[in-house]
Amino acid sequence: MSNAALGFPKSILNNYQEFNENDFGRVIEEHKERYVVQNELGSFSAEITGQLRFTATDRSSFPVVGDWVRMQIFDEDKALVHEVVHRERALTRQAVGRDAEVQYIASNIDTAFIVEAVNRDFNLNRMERYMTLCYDAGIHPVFILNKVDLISEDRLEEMKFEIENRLFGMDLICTSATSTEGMSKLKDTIEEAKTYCFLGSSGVGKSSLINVLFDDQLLATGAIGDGNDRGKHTTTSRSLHVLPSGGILIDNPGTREVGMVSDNDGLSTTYAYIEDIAEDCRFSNCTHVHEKGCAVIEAVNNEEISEEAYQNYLRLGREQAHFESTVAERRKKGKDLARVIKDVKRLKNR
Ligand SMILES: Nc1nc2c(ncn2[C@@H]2O[C@H](COP(=O)(O)OP(=O)(O)OP(=O)(O)O)[C@@H](O)[C@H]2O)c(=O)[nH]1
Ligand SMILES: [Zn+2]
Repeated sequence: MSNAALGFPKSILNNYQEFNENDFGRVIEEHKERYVVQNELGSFSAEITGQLRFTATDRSSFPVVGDWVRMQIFDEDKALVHEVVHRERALTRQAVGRDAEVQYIASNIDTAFIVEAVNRDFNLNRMERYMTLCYDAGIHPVFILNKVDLISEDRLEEMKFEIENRLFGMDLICTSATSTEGMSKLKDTIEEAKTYCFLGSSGVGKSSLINVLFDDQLLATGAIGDGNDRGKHTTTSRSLHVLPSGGILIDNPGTREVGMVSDNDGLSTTYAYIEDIAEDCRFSNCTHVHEKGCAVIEAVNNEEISEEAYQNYLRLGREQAHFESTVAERRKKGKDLARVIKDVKRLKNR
């Protein structure tokens, strides 16, 4: 598997002129304290160097699936990871129990397929949440409406209409992993050397769709590629595979945990049409909740903006604001703690 097929960004070499492509690899599996890293030369069971462990300022210094790392190969199939050299467009979540710490889940993702099933799962609020999360990260969202074999064509048309009305211009693919309807369209959107992942609630059919994309070869043959971990991937929670058609897929990015943690402008991309209207609000700091002369409220009353979209917009905005205030608080606590430590040191040195 060439580095190019694994999505190698050539720009890495600009910053590391004394190295060559083989000094870099992509993290394809993450285990406890161990990684599998792949490049042109093969795949390697890798650990991080002591140096990286000791200089790490927080958990974000450690590799995650999808990262490009600089490594040193030794023996035939082992490597030491020196540093993460390329991580953008990452999925993150808020760490459990540690307020506001952002944890990386997977990185260098070009497109996320956001899957909902037509039967019980269909929910446009959730869809907007996933979209926002993708826009925040710089990941292109594509909506997949799966299990279309379960409903009539008329009902499907209604749903498409509803989606188009609420999520203007969103890329939408209707599929059935069972009847394989729409699967060729899905396959056609997947490009070589680009990285994809599937997001969506449990049971919507993510694994089933992935199996069809792999022509049902994935589980039968073990991990794709010439890994020394063949067959072990079933025990891995998260892994990266190259599809038969050439795209790269990050499996199982743990979407149930994916939250809304970013302070980037995802919301204003998802709700660009609301923010356009908001330019006409009387007050520039309008919260669009109760103000007189609020153009957004007026548009909701005129049914130019759907009530549901408006409520969801406010809800997601509140969540984001809450997150930002916890981050600010944490930073302050961190500073306070640093001051205490300094004071203690000063006392000791007296
Ligand atoms: N009728 C129908 N059933 C489907 C389709 N796709 C998946 N299923 C079924 O839905 C169930 C859940 O599918 P999975 O592929 O395991 O769903 P998932 O999203 O991977 O679920 P998690 O692994 O829990 O996140 C299985 O029983 C599948 O056979 C479809 O297009 N049509
Ligand atoms: Zn307003």
